[in-house]
Amino acid sequence: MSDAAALLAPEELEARLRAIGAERYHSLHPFHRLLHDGKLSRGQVQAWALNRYYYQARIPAKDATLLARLPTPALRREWRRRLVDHDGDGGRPGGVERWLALTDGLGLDRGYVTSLAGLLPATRFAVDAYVDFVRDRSVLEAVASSLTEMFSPAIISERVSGMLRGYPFVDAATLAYFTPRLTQAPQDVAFALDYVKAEARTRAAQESVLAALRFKCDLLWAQLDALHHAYVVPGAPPPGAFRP
Ligand SMILES: O=C(O)c1cc(C(=O)O)c2c(n1)C(=O)C(=O)c1cc(C(=O)O)[nH]c1-2
Repeated sequence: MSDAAALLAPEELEARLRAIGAERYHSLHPFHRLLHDGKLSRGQVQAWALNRYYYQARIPAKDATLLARLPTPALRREWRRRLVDHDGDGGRPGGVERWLALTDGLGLDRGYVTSLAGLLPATRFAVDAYVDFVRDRSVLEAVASSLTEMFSPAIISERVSGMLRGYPFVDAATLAYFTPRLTQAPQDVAFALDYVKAEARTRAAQESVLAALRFKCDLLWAQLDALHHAYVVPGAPPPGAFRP
């Protein structure tokens, strides 16, 4: 096991991060397959949008938590941009507001969505675990946990085209949330990926980065498990989980 202790070259670390996405990103989840292939009812799509609202709503709290822990003005400036992306600047709407345009477009009542009254318990636990993770783990792990965004442009493109094709009740305006994400996510990733490649200076630190990305994939997966179990059918073990 002497290999296990050797420092990985930065490109090898990146390759291992990408391999985690290829194996475990939520694009592979059966609920997303149904969503993107136009196989869900309007009510099931509403359930997805309503639960996902909580993720969007807590992302700024996650980023503010991490921002407060960053040690330099340059790092804080970089991370502050994410808060503006999600909360808006008072003029242009941010991601949280744009997500509510999506739930409006699906015919959900805003007050009901933002009250969180209809949220699945597992959605709340999974999303809250993300905020707790960036509060409690190293800054390196916290930054690494955002790296699922490496994989989001591909799933977003697939989702938008699949939903426009598959659902008469969805139009381009309803899905407008996703358009800015196609440029924001790569910008976020460029910084976060360079950061973890430069700052993970021991093999143990590199392993913590890989584990943080696995953790994040798991919490995205768990949100879809909850939806699938509640609104479709039970019985879809995640990658790597016990299969009888
Ligand atoms: O549509 C998606 O599948 C998807 C995935 C992810 C992700 O991989 O975490 C994010 C988003 N969207 C997204 O819209 C978003 O604002 C976002 C922020 C973050 C993060 O970890 O800081 N992930 C994601």
